[in-house]
Amino acid sequence: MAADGQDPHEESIKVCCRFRPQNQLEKEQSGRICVTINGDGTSVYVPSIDNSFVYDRVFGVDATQKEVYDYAAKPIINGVLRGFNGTVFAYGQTSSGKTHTMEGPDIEDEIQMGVIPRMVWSIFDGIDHAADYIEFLVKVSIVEIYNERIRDLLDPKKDNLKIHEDKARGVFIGEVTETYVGSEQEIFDMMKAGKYNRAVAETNLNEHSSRSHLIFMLTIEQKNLHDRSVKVGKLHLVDLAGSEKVAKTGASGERLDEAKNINRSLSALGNVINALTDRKSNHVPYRDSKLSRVLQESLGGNAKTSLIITCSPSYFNEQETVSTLRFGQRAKMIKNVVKVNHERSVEELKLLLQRRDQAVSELRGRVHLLEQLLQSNGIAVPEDKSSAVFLPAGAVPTPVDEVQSAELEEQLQELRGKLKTSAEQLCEANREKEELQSQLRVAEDEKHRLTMQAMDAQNDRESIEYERNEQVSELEKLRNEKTWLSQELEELTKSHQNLIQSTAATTPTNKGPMVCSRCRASSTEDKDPERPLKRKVSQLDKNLEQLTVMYHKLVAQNSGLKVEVAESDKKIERKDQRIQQLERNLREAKQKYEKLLTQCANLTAMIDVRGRKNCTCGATGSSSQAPFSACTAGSLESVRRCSFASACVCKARAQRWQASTQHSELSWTVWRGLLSL
Ligand SMILES: Nc1ncnc2c1ncn2[C@@H]1O[C@H](COP(=O)(O)OP(=O)(O)OP(=O)(O)O)[C@@H](O)[C@H]1O
Repeated sequence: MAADGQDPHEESIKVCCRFRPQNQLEKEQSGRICVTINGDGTSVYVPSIDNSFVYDRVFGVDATQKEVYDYAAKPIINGVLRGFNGTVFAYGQTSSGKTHTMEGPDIEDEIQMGVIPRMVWSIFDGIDHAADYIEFLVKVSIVEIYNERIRDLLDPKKDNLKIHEDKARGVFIGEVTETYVGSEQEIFDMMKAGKYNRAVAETNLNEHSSRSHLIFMLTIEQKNLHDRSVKVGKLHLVDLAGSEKVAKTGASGERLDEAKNINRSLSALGNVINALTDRKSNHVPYRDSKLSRVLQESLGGNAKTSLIITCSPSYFNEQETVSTLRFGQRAKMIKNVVKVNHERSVEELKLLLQRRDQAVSELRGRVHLLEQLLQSNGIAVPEDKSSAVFLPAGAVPTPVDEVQSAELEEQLQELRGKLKTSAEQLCEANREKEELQSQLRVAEDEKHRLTMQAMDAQNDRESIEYERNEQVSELEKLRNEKTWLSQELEELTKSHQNLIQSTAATTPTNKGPMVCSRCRASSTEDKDPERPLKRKVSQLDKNLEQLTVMYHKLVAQNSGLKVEVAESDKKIERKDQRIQQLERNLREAKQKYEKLLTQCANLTAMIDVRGRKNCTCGATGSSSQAPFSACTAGSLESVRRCSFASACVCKARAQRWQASTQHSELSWTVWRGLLSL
């Protein structure tokens, strides 16, 4: 390791936990506290589950913004200024204090500013104090991930940016706006512009709650003007969307979709953390969401990472707090491998070359001196050292007569022929192996596609179920209304009959059977003395008719809803069938994979048998043994005699052995992935 710790080395993620003071709602809900912070400030005890969670540091409700920054984020910025990548991200339920911690209530208030503005100040402070021969370039990008789309907050027209990966840059967001900045104020202005463009929605828990993940990216490039070398440190500052349960937010429609996407990306992040901390897991599902992909380097990659989990101390939010504490505990087990992003410039390489040339000419001079010394002592100096045969110490070269030489030449020709055939066979075997590997890759892609389809189907199913529940509750409401209207109708009918009876009783001329009020109204319209009463009756009749029509409409609506519910049930049934179909496909893919594995094993065995046949050094050993150990177990002398040909065969065996080992490792990786499904 280099003296300044710049060589690649392992570092655990630093995890800090911060509790905010109780808010008004929590105080009204009893104001009870569900956690206790232990005296040393590194663990939290939750009495209801009798469990303690240990972190690098736990901040209580009175912790200041500066305390949190100094412990959780300052060491990261120091690393970035030395050319390391760095990440600080906040995770927690909605309204738990993520934005308060990352940005602060006022980014320009010295006391209240959060991690991001403090980092910006530290960067420019570091630049001001750096040596004169270091030149700095600072670039800023701000994006949000909203509903699985990456939006450029410095250019909102770019609303679906793609993620790319290459060897030089690692994982990066293509075509994102990168603006060069020269002062803190320029960055603060950009933050304000970015915030303005950020998607904001309202939920019951926090009316200004942000429903997207915010990622603030800073790239600091430093050029050493002496040796022209370049170091690039990338800083990711992430304010995640809230992690609360969908049901508790009371979200519906578009808000429900947002909440589902947030939960999906956060659970994908959780899956990445689980895979990184699970020794049995060989596959880390970074590609399952945009968020986990963007944070790939920060989790298990090349970055110094600090996670701040933010929690409510209130009993009202106990469940969410426990789930956040668990997330943090798991993340604490992740280990990243960090190294300085150092690029050698042409000038630096030239300088190195010059030094190397100087060392070579010094050595040449020394050799020349030694040769002169040998000659002066009467010892012959070999003329062409490159043609000298390598022999073990003390061995004397034996003269070879012409017949032997011809025989050897013949054997050599024969061996060369064999070697050529073996090389061709090896090529063919390699080609087959590559074909099998590409089939394996196809099977893997298919598996990934099926998994995604299954996840989508599951999501659809959830949303259909949600709609169905909504319809059922609507139906219930209509039923209640219907009962209420029926009662009203009954009462009206009764009062109508009472009125008719009382009319009949008070009209002495009306001796005939009771007839419909409307008929009577029309026949005695002009001279009836009880006209107002009749008018009232006819009015009641009209009301009754309207109510009857309304009643029928409600009955029709009710049956329409029943049909919709039945259709929803059918949809769910179809989705279930689709899921079963997908599971069957997956099983078939597994069987195919098993077959491929058997073919691979046969192929590897075949290659090994061929290799053993062709080896002339008399080496033995099974395919599971390293070829070199087989050679040394045989006669070392015979290996030497094999000369060029046998050495090549042994080398070829070594390569085949290595390839087959790698291949079985790859096979096991895929096989475990399939089993984990
Ligand atoms: N440590 C703290 N001290 C004082 N007030 C705090 C603290 N943390 C959070 N708050 C207050 O709690 C409220 C919610 O905080 P904040 O907006 O930061 O939550 P959030 O987790 O970012 O929510 P969202 O997920 O919606 O973005 C704010 O009014 C904030 O000022």
